[in-house]
Amino acid sequence: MSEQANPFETLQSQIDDAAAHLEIGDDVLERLKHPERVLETNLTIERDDGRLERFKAFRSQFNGDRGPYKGGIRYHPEVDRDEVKALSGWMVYKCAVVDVPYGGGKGGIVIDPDQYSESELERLTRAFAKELRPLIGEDRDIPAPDVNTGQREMNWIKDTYETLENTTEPGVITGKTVTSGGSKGRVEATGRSTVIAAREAFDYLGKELEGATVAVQGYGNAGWIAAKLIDEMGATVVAASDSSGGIYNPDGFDPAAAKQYKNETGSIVGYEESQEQVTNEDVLTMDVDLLVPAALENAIDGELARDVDADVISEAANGPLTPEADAVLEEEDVFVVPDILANAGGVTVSYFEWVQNRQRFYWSEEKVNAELEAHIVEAFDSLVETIEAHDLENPRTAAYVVAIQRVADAFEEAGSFP
Ligand SMILES: NC(=O)C1=CN([C@@H]2O[C@H](COP(=O)(O)OP(=O)(O)OC[C@H]3O[C@@H](n4cnc5c(N)ncnc54)[C@H](OP(=O)(O)O)[C@@H]3O)[C@@H](O)[C@H]2O)C=CC1
Ligand SMILES: O=C(O)CCC(=O)C(=O)O
Repeated sequence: MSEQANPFETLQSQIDDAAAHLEIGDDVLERLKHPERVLETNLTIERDDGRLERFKAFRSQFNGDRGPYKGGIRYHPEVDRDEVKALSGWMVYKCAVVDVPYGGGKGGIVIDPDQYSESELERLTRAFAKELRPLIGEDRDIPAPDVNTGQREMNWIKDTYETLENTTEPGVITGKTVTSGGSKGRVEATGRSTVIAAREAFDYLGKELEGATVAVQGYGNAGWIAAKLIDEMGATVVAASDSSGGIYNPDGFDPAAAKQYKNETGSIVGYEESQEQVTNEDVLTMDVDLLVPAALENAIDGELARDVDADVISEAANGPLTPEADAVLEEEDVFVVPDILANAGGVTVSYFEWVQNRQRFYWSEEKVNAELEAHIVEAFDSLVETIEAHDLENPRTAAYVVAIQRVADAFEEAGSFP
């Protein structure tokens, strides 16, 4: 495998590719390619055995021209400054492409959470919330879940913030449990938009989703829900993987039963309905109609892209393709629904959660899903219009053309402040 791409450079090259089709001055473009600010902090907590341990943490606020900064918090050993900057920039353009009134932010802690107890993770999350307190707020910056964080961490952050501020402000964070002010449908939202986007792409290409074969890389929140929902739409999930490896069954398997197996054993590897144990690389290069990368950045580089054998890719993960991989797949006519559209269901339902929190008026799951469907279909239609209007080959470039124009317009309409 070639050297890992730097995700921040990937983001900047994606912006440059799209800007070539727009009339935006280089000065404005400079603004759109760099974060407004990045917090780097050190959190020290007491371990269960009484020792102290320090953890590095970040929050990048990339751009607030369209609204408060918005984006998840990741716990992973490979979190670093450039990754967080890239992820926060992708949030800006994601929110713009689905037209939710937010800018973009992202945070992370450098940690392998599997090595820590629940009470250690609670102390660490509360320490991070305390550091974030001056920066966040329902009109300032609204965190949410990402890799290795979920409802539990969001509830801790909400409680810490509200306690320190002596207020109730559930809209300071999204992705909470429903009892703590979360929205119905938020847990499923990222996987749901990934499959809605895939369905729209199949429709656009004149391909049948019913009976189509699917491979899913990553079996966490985004990946397993995408697998479950695409199976419910009549496609056949033949392969899936997590960080321990992959499984394959040419006749398909039940995604929910595989998830149950993973819950019980820690991995999908070994799941009895699978006929073969395969590697992650095998999953990414399998001969399937649809590939859903749902793990981390740089899953497919230029070299591996030459072996990709899917007709459509719907990116549940952020940044799963390097720019070289993107170019190879474009050459090979693989239709890639870009992350900023495919996985935008997460932030879209986070927006619905925030609206519900502010109104103190809660929606049914049917309403959430119907509104989500409408946002993703409309975003996909704009993507297709832009592909056709600018005669573009690459759907990612089209998504950025839509998004960058929206952010640049908001910046320019605001005028200048002395
Ligand atoms: N959660 C959300 O709402 C959103 C998430 N995303 C993006 O989706 C992606 C996945 O996030 P999410 O599902 O929330 O995270 P989770 O932590 O729930 O799941 C991540 C999954 O990726 C797997 N994984 C990690 N490394 C590898 C690897 N090298 N090969 C194969 N699988 C691997 C993990 O394996 P294991 O289970 O073994 O740890 C896990 O199954 C990320 O890119 C995230 O930014 C995008 C929008 C919203
Ligand atoms: O729900 C949100 O606000 C953001 C989710 C997220 O981090 C992402 O879309 O990458």
